[in-house]
Amino acid sequence: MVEIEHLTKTYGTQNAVDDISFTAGKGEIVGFLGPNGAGKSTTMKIATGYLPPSAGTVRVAGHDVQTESLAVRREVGYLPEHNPLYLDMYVHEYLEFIGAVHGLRGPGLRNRVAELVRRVGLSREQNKQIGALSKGYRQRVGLAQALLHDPSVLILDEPTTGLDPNQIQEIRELIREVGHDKTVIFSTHILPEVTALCSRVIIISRGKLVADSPVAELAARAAGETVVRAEFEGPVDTARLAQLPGVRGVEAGPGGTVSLRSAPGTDLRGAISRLAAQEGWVLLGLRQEQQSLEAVFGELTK
Ligand SMILES: Nc1ncnc2c1ncn2[C@@H]1O[C@H](COP(=O)(O)OP(=O)(O)OP(=O)(O)O)[C@@H](O)[C@H]1O
Repeated sequence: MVEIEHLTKTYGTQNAVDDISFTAGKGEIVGFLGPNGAGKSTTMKIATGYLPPSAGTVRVAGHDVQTESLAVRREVGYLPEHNPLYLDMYVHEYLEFIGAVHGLRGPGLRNRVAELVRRVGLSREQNKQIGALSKGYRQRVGLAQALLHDPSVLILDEPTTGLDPNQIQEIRELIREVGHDKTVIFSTHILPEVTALCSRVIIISRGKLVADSPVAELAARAAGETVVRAEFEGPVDTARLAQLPGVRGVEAGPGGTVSLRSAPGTDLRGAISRLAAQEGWVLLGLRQEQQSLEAVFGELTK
């Protein structure tokens, strides 16, 4: 569990993080979104104990990041945005070194490293030097390192940036898997990634929290309106469509296309097809459009 209360971080006169509060519980995968410079990395560095806050508190598994930093480091696995790996170390050697730092020894250490190497998909690369690995494989080493001591909280700063589409899928799968029994907070600029992985999304903009909501709810809430695009064989009487219950607006497009707007959560498709049958209009297609998370994000971070 991660509990952030009134967190503020000031660099000089700039509030990089400005009075942010949120809680993430066990089994939750929380997507942390925000434009460049919003304060995501700063929040994550504070939550992992790498930076002190200017004001406010952060507790990880009940431990305060400032007064109980050793306990926090036991509970948290962290993949920084620019993962500082030792390039001249071998994958195995590096992970054993990290495991030893966490107090693992002997067969326990060797078994744990072998297990992580397998889980993150590094089996074929494990005897290479880190400097010889591609970006995707280095990222996997970073993830293995973050997971090695079996932390209850995982904080990942843009874990899929720079990876190819296959690698992105694999890393997402791994995050989903570990997310069952841990608290995972990860930052990303890829909005579909949030929809694919997260139960919840937190959006910050210029250091302030602008949304904390279930992903589906956010898209619905900010959508404001539901849009149905109907295509008829030829132009139809839009005034008849405008009289349907719940319709807020009707716009005729080229040919027989018409857009109908209604309140969020309403579905006009049944009523449209019944009216078409009644009026003898040939209905070629009906498509309900969800307001995209991109549009919501743009709206909230303007
Ligand atoms: N060490 C520092 N000294 C001064 N200002 C800093 C420092 N680190 C970050 N900042 C500033 O704090 C703000 C928040 O930065 P942060 O890296 O947390 O944003 P971010 O949301 O992670 O951005 P990105 O998506 O680009 O990684 C930015 O304006 C940044 O320039």
